[in-house]
Amino acid sequence: MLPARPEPIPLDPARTAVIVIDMQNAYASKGGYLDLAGFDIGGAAACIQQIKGVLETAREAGVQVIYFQNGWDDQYVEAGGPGSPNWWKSNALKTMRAKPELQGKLLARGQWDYELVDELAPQPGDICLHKTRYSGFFNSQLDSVLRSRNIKNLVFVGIATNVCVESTLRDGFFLEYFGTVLEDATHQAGPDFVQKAALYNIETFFGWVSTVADFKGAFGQLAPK
Ligand SMILES: NC(=O)N/C=C\C(=O)O
Repeated sequence: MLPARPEPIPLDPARTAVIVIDMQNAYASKGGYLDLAGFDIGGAAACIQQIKGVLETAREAGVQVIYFQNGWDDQYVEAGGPGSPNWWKSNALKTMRAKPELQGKLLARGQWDYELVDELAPQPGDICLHKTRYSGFFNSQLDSVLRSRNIKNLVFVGIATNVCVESTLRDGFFLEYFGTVLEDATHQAGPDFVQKAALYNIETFFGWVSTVADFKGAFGQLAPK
């Protein structure tokens, strides 16, 4: 049983996955996309350490770990052109249009910006998926990966709470997945109030909110598999 708001949620480790959203240099490192676009990434370093602890506990308890990386091919074909709202709304694409010297660097596969941060390197048995839009369920293998493993419960960590974490958790809700976010293993893109708003939305409408300590308390008691 995982203590959570608005109520504790029962999580069977065999039917649970930890979803690590976009812990790439783009979102968590100085000189990465969010930083260059003017977002405060001050909370990212703590978030990395918290996620590290969550993943150690998860792996020991036999909980599947699934990483996402967000971005596109190096020509940005997957990002879409002016016919796509992504072309208009993506702050990475907008930053590169404003600063042409960054063209080809942000969120492009093969570039440092796209890589996961060194501290959170995937381990054998982890699953790594790619996505081209904010939701991890859109045009990705996530749903089939989960269904083929009989996984029903998703525990979210990563950046950004109010964009890709919330988008993926919301889409999961519509697909009948139970989503929980560990609030202190996430960080927002934008002012503090968007973190609070995202957590309020999740707790009230789409899922559950818990903490790293409670996750470790619940899953740390389980014998290693
Ligand atoms: N990973 C995310 O939440 N991304 C947020 C913004 C972006 O990718 O532009």
